[in-house]
Amino acid sequence: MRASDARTSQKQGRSPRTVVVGGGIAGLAAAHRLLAGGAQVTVLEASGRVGGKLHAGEIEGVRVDLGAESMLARRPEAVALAREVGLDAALQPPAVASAALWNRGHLTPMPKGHVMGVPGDAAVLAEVLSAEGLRRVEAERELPPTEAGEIGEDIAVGEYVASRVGREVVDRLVEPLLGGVYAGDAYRLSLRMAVPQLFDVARSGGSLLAGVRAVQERAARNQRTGPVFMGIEGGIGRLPLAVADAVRAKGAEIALHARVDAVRRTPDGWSVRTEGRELLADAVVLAVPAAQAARLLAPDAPAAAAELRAVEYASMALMTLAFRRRDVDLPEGSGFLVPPVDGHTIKASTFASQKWAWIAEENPELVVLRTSVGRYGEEEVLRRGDDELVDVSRADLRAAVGLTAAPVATRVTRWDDGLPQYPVGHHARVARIRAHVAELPGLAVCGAAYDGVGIPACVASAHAAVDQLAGDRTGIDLLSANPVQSLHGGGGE
Ligand SMILES: CC1=C(CCC(=O)O)c2cc3nc(cc4[nH]c(cc5[nH]c(cc1n2)c(C)c5CCC(=O)O)c(CCC(=O)O)c4C)C(CCC(=O)O)=C3C
Repeated sequence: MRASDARTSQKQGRSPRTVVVGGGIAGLAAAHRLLAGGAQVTVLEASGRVGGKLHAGEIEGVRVDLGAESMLARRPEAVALAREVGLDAALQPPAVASAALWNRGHLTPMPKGHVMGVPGDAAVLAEVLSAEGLRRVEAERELPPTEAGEIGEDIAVGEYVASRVGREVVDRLVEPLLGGVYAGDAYRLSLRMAVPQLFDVARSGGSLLAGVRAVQERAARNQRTGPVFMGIEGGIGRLPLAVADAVRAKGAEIALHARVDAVRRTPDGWSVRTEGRELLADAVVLAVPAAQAARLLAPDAPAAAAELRAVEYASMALMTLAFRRRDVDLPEGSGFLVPPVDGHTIKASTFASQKWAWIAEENPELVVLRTSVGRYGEEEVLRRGDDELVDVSRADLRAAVGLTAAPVATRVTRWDDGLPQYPVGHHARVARIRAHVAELPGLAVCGAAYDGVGIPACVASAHAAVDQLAGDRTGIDLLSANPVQSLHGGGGE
């Protein structure tokens, strides 16, 4: 917020007034932090519920998540927020730590000892790669170092990893892992944003395998043990509800069905208009997807709006299926990922009632699974109707794990434009957006479009946005230097 706005507020004997646009986890986390700083806060949410991509639901009387169902615990922000809003006792790590890969017609255990699919040692991938693919990984030792010029300011994950250890590693490991995280395409995705640990290795010019081993040794030295992921009994969807309760208890207003039509500068602050209401504020936090932020910023920050319009999103659909326990016999583990090269439709399946003890306990007679479809650029599958998506999920489950029983209940949840894409150069685009936004005092942006698509990243970007309004850029500088996953040891621990 501008100093003069703060003075105006103080002169009038009131605390600064901030409007948060967007009631997803980023907007709610921003509101929570604003209140801790003494601001008056109104959150405007266009839809009829808070939570955005976190959505608590139910199937056959059992609570389940219809959106994100897990959060990274290696970054502090999300778990810390859950504790602050009273969910400490409900935090629960996954009951199983192993997952599988549906590879060439078989489920094989997900290898241990990789960073986003890239191994420290070829032997780790013995079960997954062909003999030729393995030889290609081993041959990395003899390759000359990657030139700094090839990496530049950023490079696609697939391009760099394939150049060092071969396409098979990309197609069979990196792609399915990133397909889960970003619904993206490894050959477009930014190495710098999506796997920053490997970007540092790439820039150092040395061996990728040796670099992965160094990342792993660093993680071991820092004793990063404890669960990589954490869930919440009753669902991750409880997190936004609990934050919303905490925010309301501190006096903030959360308005639902309040679609914002315009955000405009005024001589001493901001005007935020919804249908039938105008709010005057000292500061505004935009915690909405890029397209909505672009629409609202077009009049007063056209350059930021143009950059935001260029941020693309992938859509996905999530099928939740409930079966009678006596009808199913699943392999152990939390689920499996699917490499797109094998031509199957689903990209992953999560065995929810094996992964989360709380789901099994809610109804021990029921087995709940979920499958997902939809990858960037392959979205025609999403034009199919709900019944058809359930059918393709069942066909793939039958082929992968021999599941032939009919489900007793199904739910299809569509996440249209659900996942922002981080192509090569996204980092620089976010820096430009932030620079344009910073020219307008009392304005900040946060959410999944900027610093990482996971829950901790959304919370971190919200905190950084609030700090920026208070004149403290530390959070934003930290996020620009270390996209959120870089502080996490990477996958495969
Ligand atoms: C947004 C996001 C992050 C980023 C979080 C952040 O940066 O904050 C992330 C991280 C990761 N996800 C990982 C692994 C898996 N992801 C899966 C499945 C899925 N992830 C999804 C999203 C994300 N995933 C989605 C939309 C699915 C599809 C199905 C579903 O929604 O149900 C599955 C299959 C099913 C299962 O076993 O559950 C596995 C094994 C590992 C590596 C772990 C290791 O190697 O140890 C890491 C770091």
